[in-house]
Amino acid sequence: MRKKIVAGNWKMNTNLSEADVLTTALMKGYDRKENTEVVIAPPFTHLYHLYELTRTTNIEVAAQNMHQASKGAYTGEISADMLKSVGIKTVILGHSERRAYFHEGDQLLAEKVSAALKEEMKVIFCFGEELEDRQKKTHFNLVESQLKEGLFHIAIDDWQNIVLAYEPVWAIGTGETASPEQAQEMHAFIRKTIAEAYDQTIADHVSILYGGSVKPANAKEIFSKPDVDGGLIGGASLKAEDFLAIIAAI
Ligand SMILES: O=C(CO)COP(=O)(O)O
Repeated sequence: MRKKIVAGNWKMNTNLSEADVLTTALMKGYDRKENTEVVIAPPFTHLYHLYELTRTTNIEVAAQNMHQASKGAYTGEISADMLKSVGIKTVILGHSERRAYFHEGDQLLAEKVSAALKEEMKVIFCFGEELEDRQKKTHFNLVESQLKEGLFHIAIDDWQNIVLAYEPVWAIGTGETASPEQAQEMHAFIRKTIAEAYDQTIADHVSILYGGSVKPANAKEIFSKPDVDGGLIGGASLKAEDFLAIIAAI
């Protein structure tokens, strides 16, 4: 049975005290659900504090990025080893904002994925097409290529540490969501692509999250689709009430 996951990507939002208040509210409101994982990904500066705060709960704290090298002269960067040293075992890689604003391409992401897996971290690997790709009807090709170039170098055993997040760029922060049917269609395609490159068992076991303007009002319908195993939530993860409502919808 695939794990259901609701993950909150806080992006560059919250100072430490706001992060503390938000996490405390989540801890109070979260009723543990069988086979469901809740993840929050705050900014780097809050990781250790929130890891300590949530230590005895079922809320997992993740990083939003990491560098591919283990250490060295890379001013401003953070390595997998550093994340692990403050209790962090999960990292988001390949987010469209990293791809667009920080020019992270498939090759670099492949290196980051390898570096994270080597340190036995879990990776939430993000990908998704731009509006233009969908209009040109090249969105399936694009997604296939993002998976092949950034992820399909990993070994079969590594898949147990991979969660996928399909995030169509045109739906991120825009209020526009992919319809549940569009999400299902792409998630089924992703599973088929994995089955062809690896095998059906791996495709059947990997959790695939949908991300892009998921809100309490639309979460249930999106999550009801058979190949959608949860969500990666941006804006709505910054309000405890909304995030809890989305978790309740899984
Ligand atoms: O980018 C996202 C999560 O990583 C989605 O953001 P929004 O939920 O704000 O559209």
